Amino acid sequence: MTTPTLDYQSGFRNHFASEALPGALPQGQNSPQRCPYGLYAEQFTGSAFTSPRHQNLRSWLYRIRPSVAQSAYRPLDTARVATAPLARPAADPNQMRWDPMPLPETGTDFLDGLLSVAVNGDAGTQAGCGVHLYAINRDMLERFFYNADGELLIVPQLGTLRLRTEFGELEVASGEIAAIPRGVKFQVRLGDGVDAARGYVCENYGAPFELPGLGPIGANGLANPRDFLSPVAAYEDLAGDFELVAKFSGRFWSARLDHSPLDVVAWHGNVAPYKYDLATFNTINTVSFDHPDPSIFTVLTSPSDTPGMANIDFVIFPPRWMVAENTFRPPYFHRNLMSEFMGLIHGEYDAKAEGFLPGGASLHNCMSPHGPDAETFEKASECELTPQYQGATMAFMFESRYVYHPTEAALNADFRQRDYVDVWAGMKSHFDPENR
Ligand SMILES: O=C(O)Cc1cc(O)ccc1O
Ligand SMILES: [Fe+2]
Repeated sequence: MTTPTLDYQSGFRNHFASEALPGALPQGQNSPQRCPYGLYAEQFTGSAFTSPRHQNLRSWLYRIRPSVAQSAYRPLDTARVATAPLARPAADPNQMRWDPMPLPETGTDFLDGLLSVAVNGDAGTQAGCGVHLYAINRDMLERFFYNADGELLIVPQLGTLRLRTEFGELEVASGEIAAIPRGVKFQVRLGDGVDAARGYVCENYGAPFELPGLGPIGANGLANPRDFLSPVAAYEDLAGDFELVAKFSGRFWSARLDHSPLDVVAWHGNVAPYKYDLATFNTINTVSFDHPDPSIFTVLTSPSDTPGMANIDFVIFPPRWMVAENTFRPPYFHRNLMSEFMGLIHGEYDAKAEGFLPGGASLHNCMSPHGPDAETFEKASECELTPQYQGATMAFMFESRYVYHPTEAALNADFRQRDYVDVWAGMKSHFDPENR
């Protein structure tokens, strides 16, 4: 059976309103004495009540049962998923790279298939993030999940996901991203005809992602607000034995429910899951010379308390024309105050001739030198500078002011490339004081 195409509401953080039954949303107020259809009203906040208006996030959910209708929470095993700060912090200045995480051979759903690669900051003080990989081949069926430690930015690399959330459903293909606000209950299923899926998750402990300011770019460009899509209300009135897994303060917890938690018949407000197709990014780059800093490709930013120093920037390296004259066109050699975790969704990345694969990852921590590999440097220093279309590519970066601590699982993974630094082993001296 194929599932019907989904409807969405467009706009970044709009004040949306959606009802799956006509008249289910109370008019003119949030909390009437009795809600239409005998629903319960429940407020869901994405910010403090007193956050400034432009950062204030809240939605009202009208549901069959309030969320308190569940059992007590019991702790669950959390072996594969880590939270900052780690018990034995292991920040490491070595440049690191990983091959794609292998797909599972036994039945593995989204929660079982998560593996933490690196974490930074401190979830308890709402700073930093956890970076996880997932590789899955099974739907979540009788279980649901929410994350009290952070917002989840999901970056599928392989296989479409169907995210069934309290706010409605989203279908997210490779090349798209989805954000699930902190605390939203959801379930991950594989898209129609998909046997296995793989991707990346940024668990953002800090301020929710927002669109970056555009400054002199003007009123349009980069990720345009109308390309962000939120679901329409959709509910199920299902009795049964269900599990709700919560990630709270670095641990997983489990509660039981006798009904599906996806029982929201109507909702309105400005905090909701959304998805975004990276192909709609309006890419801006140089048309004269030199290689602009990658901040020009920022899709979303989670600000920290220091202006300009992001908790996390989500940056992409999308298909684009390369036209810079008299310029070394690939990413330059650099040492960055910010720490860089990168992944590749498809194609090739222009700083690396080989070895950085779709589904793979790299980590270049604060001030650790990196840049093009030796082969890329040699080629890009010699090639003819005609306009070139860099078509087949989509890399991304979670760039953070906080140093990433790789997890033991990531350090010891079979799929870690232990010889990564050798990509720079062949850097020759071209220095010749006699020849300018
Ligand atoms: O290191 C990287 O590959 C990411 C990156 C890309 C770029 O074009 C400039 C700076 C930078 O950190
Ligand atoms: Fe970099």
